[in-house]
Amino acid sequence: MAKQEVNGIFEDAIGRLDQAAEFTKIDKEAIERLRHPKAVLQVSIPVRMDDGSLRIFQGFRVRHDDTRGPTKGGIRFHPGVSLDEVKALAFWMTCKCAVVGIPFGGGKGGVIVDPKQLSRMELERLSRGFIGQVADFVGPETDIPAPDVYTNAMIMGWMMDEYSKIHRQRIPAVITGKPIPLGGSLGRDDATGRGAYYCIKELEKLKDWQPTDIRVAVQGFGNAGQHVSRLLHADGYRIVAISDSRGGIYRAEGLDIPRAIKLKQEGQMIGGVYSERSVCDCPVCGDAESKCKCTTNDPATGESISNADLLELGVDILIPAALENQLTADNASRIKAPMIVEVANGPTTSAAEEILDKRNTFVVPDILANAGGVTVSYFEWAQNRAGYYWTQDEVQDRLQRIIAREFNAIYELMTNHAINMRTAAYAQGLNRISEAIESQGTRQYFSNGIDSN
Ligand SMILES: NC(=O)C1=CN([C@@H]2O[C@H](COP(=O)(O)OP(=O)(O)OC[C@H]3O[C@@H](n4cnc5c(N)ncnc54)[C@H](O)[C@@H]3O)[C@@H](O)[C@H]2O)C=CC1
Ligand SMILES: O=C(O)CCC(=O)C(=O)O
Repeated sequence: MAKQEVNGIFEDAIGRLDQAAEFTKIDKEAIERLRHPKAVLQVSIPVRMDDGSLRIFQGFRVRHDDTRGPTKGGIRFHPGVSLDEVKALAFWMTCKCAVVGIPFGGGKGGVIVDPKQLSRMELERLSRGFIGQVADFVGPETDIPAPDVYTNAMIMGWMMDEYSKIHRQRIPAVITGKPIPLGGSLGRDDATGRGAYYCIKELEKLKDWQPTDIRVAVQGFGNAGQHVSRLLHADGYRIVAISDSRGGIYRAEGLDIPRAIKLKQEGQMIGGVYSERSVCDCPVCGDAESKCKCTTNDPATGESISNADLLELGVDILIPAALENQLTADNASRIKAPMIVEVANGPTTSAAEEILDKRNTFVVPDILANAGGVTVSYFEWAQNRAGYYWTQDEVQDRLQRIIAREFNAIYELMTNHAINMRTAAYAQGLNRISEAIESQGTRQYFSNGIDSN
C-alpha cells in the first residue's frame, strides 16, 4: 500500500532519521535526541506601522541541535510560517551542516508576515524588533542567523546593527549574509545556487551528458533559483521554465535567463505580468490592442504556465527552488523529470519520495544540494572572527571543493548500499553527529569508569 502523507512537516522530516539509521553506527539514544529541538522561542514583535497603528507579529527561533557547534540557519519572513515549519527547517540545518562537515548545528527562525505588504520603514522596524526579541537566544557562539525566504542582505545588515547596539559593541559574526561593507562575505549572494550548480557539474561528469541537450525547469526564481539558473544557462543548459509565486513561463527553446533576471530585479513578476501582458510591448508584434500572441518569440518570456504544471514538465532536470511540500503523494506519479535537484528545503514529502523511488527518479537531496549557502555563511563567520577577508575566487574554490568532496562521498555510499541519495546523505550526516554526541560522553554507560573498590 502506498505511504500516506505524514501529518505535520516536522514529523515527516524526522521520519527520515529511522530510514537512515539503518546504514549508520548511530545509537538509538542519539536518534532520540535528534527528535527533539534543543530550544524553542516564540516572540511577539510590536511594530509601529506608517499610518500610526500598532501591529503585533509572531516570530520563532528554534535551536535544534548544537552538538557539532553553534546552531546556524536562516530567518524566513512569510505568511505561511509556523512553529512546526521552523522546527523542520532547523532539523534540516543540523543534518545539512553535518553533511558538508562544517562545525555548526542547526537552527532556524521565522516571522508570520507578508513582507510584500510592508513599506521599507515597516520592514526595518520589524527586522530590528525581531532581533531585539531574540537577542538573548542568538549570538556568535550560540546561534547565528542568515537570510532565507523573503529576507535578504539588507535585513541581515539591520539585524546585525541592532544586535550590536544592544550589546554596545560591533558584532558582525552574529549573523551572516550581510552586505559586504558590513562584513559580508564575497560569494555569499550566489552561494546557494552555486552549491546546487556544483552538484550538477559532478553529475555531468558522472553521466557524461552535453549541457546543450539538457532541459531544466526551475520552480522559484528568487535568490537560489536565479543563481542556479544563471550558472547553468551560462554553461549552455536550456532553462525552459521558471516561476515565482504568481506562476511561471515556459519556452521550449530555452529562456534568456540574464534578461529574465534583469526584469525580475526591476520588479516584474515572472507569472502574471510579463507573460500575460494585456498590451504587447515586445518588438515582434507591437500589438497594442489585444493580448500578446507572440510571447514565445521573446526569449525572456514564454507561454504562461502554472507552478503545478511546471513541476510536471517533461524536462531532464527539475529544480524546486521555492517552498516545502511541492512534490507530494498527489502529484509524484506525474513527475516526468528523471532527475530532481532540491534547491528548496523540504520540497519532497516522504510519501512522494516513495513513489519517485519506484519510478527510479534520481533526487539530489536538499541537505546536500542547497548546502552551498550555509557553507559560505561559515566562511563569512570565520572571516568576521579572524578580521581577515578572502577573495571571491578563494570563497568559490573552497566551496567547490567541499561540495564536490561530499557529493562524491555520498554518491559512493549510495552505490555501495543500493540506497537513494537522500538516505545516503542522512547516513553521512548522522555518522558525524553521532561521533560528536558520543564524544560528549552523554551516552548510557554501564559503569561510570571510576574504580568501585
Ligand atoms: N537563501 C539561501 O541562502 C538559502 C535558501 N534555501 C531555500 O531555497 C528556497 C528559496 O529561497 P530563496 O531563493 O532564498 O528565497 P527568495 O525569497 O529569494 O525567493 C523565493 C522565490 O520563491 C517564489 N515563490 C514563493 N512561493 C512560491 C510558490 N508557491 N511557488 C513558486 N514560487 C514561489 C518567490 O516568488 C521567489 O521568487 C527556500 O526553500 C529556502 O529555504 C536553502 C538554502 C539556503
Ligand atoms: O546561511 C545560513 O546560515 C543558512 C541558510 C539556510 O537557512 C539554509 O541553508 O536553509
